[in-house]
Formats: sequence, C-alpha cells, structure tokens
Amino acid sequence: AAEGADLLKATQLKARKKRLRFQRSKIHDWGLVALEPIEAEDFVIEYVGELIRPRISDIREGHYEKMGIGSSYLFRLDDGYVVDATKRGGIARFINHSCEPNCYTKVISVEGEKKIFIYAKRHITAGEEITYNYKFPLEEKKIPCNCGSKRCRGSLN
Ligand SMILES: Nc1ncnc2c1ncn2[C@@H]1O[C@H](CN(CC[C@H](N)C(=O)O)CC2CN(Cc3cccs3)C2)[C@@H](O)[C@H]1O
Repeated sequence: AAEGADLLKATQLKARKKRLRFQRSKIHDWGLVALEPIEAEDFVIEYVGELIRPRISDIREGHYEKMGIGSSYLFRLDDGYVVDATKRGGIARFINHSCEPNCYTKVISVEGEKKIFIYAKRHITAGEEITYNYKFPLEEKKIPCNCGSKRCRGSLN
C-alpha cells in the first residue's frame, strides 16, 4: 500500500496530461494515438472503468457477447477482479495490443482502490499509436494479431 501511495504521488506529480486522441487504427478499428512526444517511463494515461468482481464480470462478458460488442472493454487484474470500461470508461479503453508494445501497465492499489496506470516503455514519437501487451491467457479460439511487429506472436491469446 505504501509503495502504491508513493507511486501514485510520483505519477500525479509527473503526470502532465499527455495529449492523446483516439482515431482509426492500423491495428484494429479505433486506437489511441500520441499527439506529442512521450519520454520513456512517463505516465501516459489511467485505464479508468468500474472495478467489478470476477462473477459479475463473467455475467457482463456473456451479456456483451450477446449484444455483439465483441471482446468487451474488460481489463482483467491478476486477482480475478476486472476493470470494466464499457459503460463508464476513459479513452484508454481504445488502446490496442502489440507484441512489441511501446507502453506497459502497472496495477497500483491505493487505500484498497486498484488503479491501472499505463507508462511508456520507450520514447514515443508524436503520431505513434499507444500499445501495451494485453497478456491475454492462451485459448483455443485464437484472436489473430494485427500489430504488425517483427516478432508478432500471431494471436492475442
Ligand atoms: N493487435 C491486435 N490485433 C488484432 N485485434 C486487436 C489487436 N489489439 C486489439 N484488438 C482488438 O480490439 C479489442 C480490444 N479493444 C480495444 C479497442 C478496439 N480497437 C476498438 O476499436 O474498440 C476493445 C474492445 C471492445 N470492443 C468493441 C468493438 C469494437 C469493434 C469491434 S468489437 C473492442 C481486442 O479484443 C481485439 O478484438
């Protein structure tokens, strides 16, 4: 918890709002693009959504599937909790996956509240699409990956 609070403070200090815009993506439908250069390790954006318990997320996932909004805006945490950005979410929900991403995610719990922060792994130029590794669990039914990176694994799961 202490570590989380320090990291949160550091992030808030450094977190000059990055100018980002969601727009058509070469990877998939809509993506998030940097409008200004971003330095390595800079805080980029928080993945904002509602923190829901695993059971609830399973029910919602089924519901979203039925409603045909495909893979929903669910960000799974290691402890099974899920941040659902479908209804009340920020533009981070538009970030696509890459096998060679320019960002990484960090889950920080502050006073029991879990927050997902996205940081730059390397210098990002203006106009580059923001990506992180979704780290989806392996599944039978593959989602083909269109990240286009040299070491693309071919699928998201
Ligand atoms: N490297 C990749 N290669 C291929 N497909 C990718 C990649 N990386 C993200 N994906 C897709 O994107 C979803 C993750 N999405 C990220 C934003 C997405 N680009 C969007 O426009 O909404 C969120 C989910 C919520 N769904 C709503 C839909 C919109 C259009 C069809 S279904 C998409 C994933 O589950 C995938 O299906």
